[in-house]
Amino acid sequence: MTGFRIGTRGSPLALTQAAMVRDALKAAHGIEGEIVVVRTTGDKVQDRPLAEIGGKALWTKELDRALLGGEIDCAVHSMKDVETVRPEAIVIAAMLPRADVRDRLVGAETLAALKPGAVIGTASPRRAAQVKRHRPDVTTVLFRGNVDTRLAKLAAGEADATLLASAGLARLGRHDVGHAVPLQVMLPAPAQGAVGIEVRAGDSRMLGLLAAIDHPATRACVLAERALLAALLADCHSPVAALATIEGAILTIEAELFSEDGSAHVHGMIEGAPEDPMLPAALARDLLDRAPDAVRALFAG
Ligand SMILES: NCc1[nH]cc(CCC(=O)O)c1CC(=O)O
Repeated sequence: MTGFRIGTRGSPLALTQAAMVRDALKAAHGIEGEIVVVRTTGDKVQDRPLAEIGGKALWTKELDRALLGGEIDCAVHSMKDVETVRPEAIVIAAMLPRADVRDRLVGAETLAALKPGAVIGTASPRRAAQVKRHRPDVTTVLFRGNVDTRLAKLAAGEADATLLASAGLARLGRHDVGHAVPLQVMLPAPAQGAVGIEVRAGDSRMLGLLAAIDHPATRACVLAERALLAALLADCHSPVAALATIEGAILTIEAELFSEDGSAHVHGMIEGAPEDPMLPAALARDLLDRAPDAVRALFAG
């Protein structure tokens, strides 16, 4: 059988994730895919908050084009960076088993241990709001770039601490960097820790190959978190945290929305059947109904 091309961004984390997909496909089918690097808008602009660059699809647009143009046969993404609304001609064919979903604090053992008035480097409105909720005295500075760039900025003293996804650190072999923040203190971003693989909607060969490496529980949870985001009309720049889990035949979604400075927030939880498409929308409605004004203003238009 002929091979296939696996499209990915060129960051060390993206390349590692693409290699995980290539290895899983080789183990399942004995076919070795070729990794093709595609440079995305998000990779080119490093000095501004992503929310300011405007336009969406910062990490996906060029990979979408390469996929639809037949230059690649699948595209590997951190699901956290994939918009909730995707082109009709592209489908998520598989997700790898989810990694540790927590954030890790680098530069202090706990949020409580940060020195008074500490400066946190982050580009994430969610992380900024969550930290300020627990520590109203801290301020944030913009930290962008890949994991190594952010760690270098921290080492150079541009901030006292930073937060990074445990999943990304672990995949880069840096399990020991920082300290995991408990889920009770910080819920993760929707889809954090999940790697997804997209293909052309009509490509039955790639759909078949990828079905063999899909992790259904991860897919159900991540799709529920994405549906919640969509129902909130939110995106990865919105201060929203969400985590779905499956136990037995019950899917539980927990979520929290914040005001920009974290001083206002609303928390909610819902459980039901994993395949119930109304579950995320029902949680979104409940959260928006109960949200303080400073939170509601940031969501649902
Ligand atoms: N927004 C960047 C991004 N996208 C995915 C990950 C980490 C891996 C993951 O969550 O799957 C990261 C870095 C981070 O947040 O520390």
